[in-house]
Amino acid sequence: MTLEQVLERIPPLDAEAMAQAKQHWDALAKPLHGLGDLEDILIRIAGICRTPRIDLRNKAVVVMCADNGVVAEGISQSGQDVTQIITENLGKGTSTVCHMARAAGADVIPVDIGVASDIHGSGVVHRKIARGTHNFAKQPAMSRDQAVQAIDVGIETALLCRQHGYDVVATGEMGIGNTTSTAAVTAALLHAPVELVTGRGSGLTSEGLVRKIQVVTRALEQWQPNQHDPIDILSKVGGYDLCGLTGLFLGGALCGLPMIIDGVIASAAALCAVRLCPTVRDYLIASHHTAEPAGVLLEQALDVKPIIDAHMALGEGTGAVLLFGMLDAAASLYTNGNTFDDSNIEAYQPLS
Ligand SMILES: Cc1cc2ncn([C@H]3O[C@H](COP(=O)(O)O)[C@@H](O)[C@H]3O)c2cc1C
Ligand SMILES: O=C(O)c1cccnc1
Repeated sequence: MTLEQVLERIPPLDAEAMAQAKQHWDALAKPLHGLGDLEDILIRIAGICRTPRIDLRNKAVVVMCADNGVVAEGISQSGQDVTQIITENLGKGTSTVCHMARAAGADVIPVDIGVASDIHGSGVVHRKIARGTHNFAKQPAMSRDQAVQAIDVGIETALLCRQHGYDVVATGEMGIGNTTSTAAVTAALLHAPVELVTGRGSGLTSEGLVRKIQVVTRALEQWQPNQHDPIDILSKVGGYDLCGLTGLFLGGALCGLPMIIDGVIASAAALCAVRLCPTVRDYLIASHHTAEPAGVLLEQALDVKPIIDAHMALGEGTGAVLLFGMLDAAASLYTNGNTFDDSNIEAYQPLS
């Protein structure tokens, strides 16, 4: 299936399944809408999965791993070797998100979609498009064709997750320098001032932050990405991880697999997906507020409401994995809770 065909085939949410889920929440013996946003998320999951029977037992976090040539400009505290190490640790089950995923009962699926070096060991899915992006301070990050290939990898990964029986997927990434590509993509998509959307990433000095803002500003001036063409933006100043995540959101919507947005990088990718196909907006489930400054603008543009506010700025899908625990608790009540009828309590009457 071509990308155009995917975009055409993404259906609206199933309104009937959502109405039934809402009716079921309201029949449970608890205050109406007592679980607030969690009730709404489960209603949307019913709409995405096209059934009011909600099952979230099989969970995964897909981590798109890729390098960013722009690291040569000194925009991160770390070097590209860290991308390789953490990607291999994701495969071994020892990186940060692996511990959190284990606690949440979720599998970790790292995908090498563009790490600069060879990835050794087992446990990593090999879908490398290139050995990192070009340094977009000197030339566009990748070709348009490569951007589309990387989006396709994301779409295929979502479909494979569905085939393997996963019920819900968290979207993670790993790639030193990717908060710089994310700042550039966000500034281009939203036509926002670069200073407003550029942060310290994984811990940049004040001097480094000034450099990061300059690098992004100059790249946008030089390559003039088309604000209305997310693929043009991704290919000029994006990264393979951002493209892969964009594809994950599209693929999840296509096959009815709920995708949880993690932090700032996944949020920028989610906005690329929505710009490619506005229907995807209704499929998005946000997890947490990121401490990166672009997060607030992206939340507004996506019109999503992250429910965890813990000043996190980690990546790897950690915030999205945290939401799994909350969803499990809500789904347990939804599936097993007593109704007003079971409890012999008179149900609330709608207020007139
Ligand atoms: C050891 C380490 C583990 C990480 N795990 C996720 N990130 C996070 O930080 C990186 C982005 O930050 P920047 O743009 O400043 O390089 C990404 O890899 C992101 O996933 C990490 C960063 C480091 C250093
Ligand atoms: O918000 C994020 O996703 C984030 C922030 C800093 C570093 N890595 C990821």
